[in-house]
Amino acid sequence: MPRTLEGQITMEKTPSYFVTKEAPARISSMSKGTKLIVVVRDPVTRAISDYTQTLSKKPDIPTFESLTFKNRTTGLIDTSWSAIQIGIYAKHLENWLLYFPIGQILFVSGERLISDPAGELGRVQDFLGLKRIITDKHFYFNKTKGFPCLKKAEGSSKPHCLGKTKGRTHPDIDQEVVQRLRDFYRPFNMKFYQMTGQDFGWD
Ligand SMILES: Nc1ncnc2c1ncn2[C@@H]1O[C@H](COP(=O)(O)OS(=O)(=O)O)[C@@H](OP(=O)(O)O)[C@H]1O
Repeated sequence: MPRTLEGQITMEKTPSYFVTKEAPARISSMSKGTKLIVVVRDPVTRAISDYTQTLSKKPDIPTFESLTFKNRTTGLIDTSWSAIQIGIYAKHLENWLLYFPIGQILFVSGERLISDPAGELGRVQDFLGLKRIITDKHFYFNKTKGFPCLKKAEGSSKPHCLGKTKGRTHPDIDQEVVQRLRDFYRPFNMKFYQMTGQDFGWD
């Protein structure tokens, strides 16, 4: 990590931190006061998004439906598949709470980041003790992309959307499998809402 001078904030992001067993102890021993931000979305959509990303790199992988189950007949879900495992947020959070108080972690809703990016970034700015510089006026909805984009990128006068790897079309998944996954995640989601004091509305 680079040195942080008075009045500066150093930020680092890696999607796998939240699910890495050793990460909380390591970050805590580096700096106990580190503020943590976690972006979470509906774990079922997250799993499909994860699969879509892998599929784009390896088009020959088995279907989402077949990877989901250890045994399709009994409906036993393969919780060792990382696409499924990562979405068990309550389990991962337990690991972080051994090292950090809940107030030191901000949970950003992936859904609201799309429906109300300025509102969600307002929460981020407040959490970091920053003035609310980024507001509604920085975003517009890009109909072609189907997502909010920045009116002006940093250091440019041109609009900027996230790249092609963000906001891919997901494959159609058997609705029975989706429902089975919804049932699977429900208790973990409830526990996560309880732990964070936030209802993410994933049901
Ligand atoms: N503004 C905007 N534009 C495009 N995409 C947006 C935006 N806001 C949130 N998202 C969602 O971000 C998802 C991709 O993020 P990743 O999971 O790949 O991020 S990371 O790898 O964890 O850093 C991506 O998931 P997919 O839709 O499955 O591609 C998007 O739904």
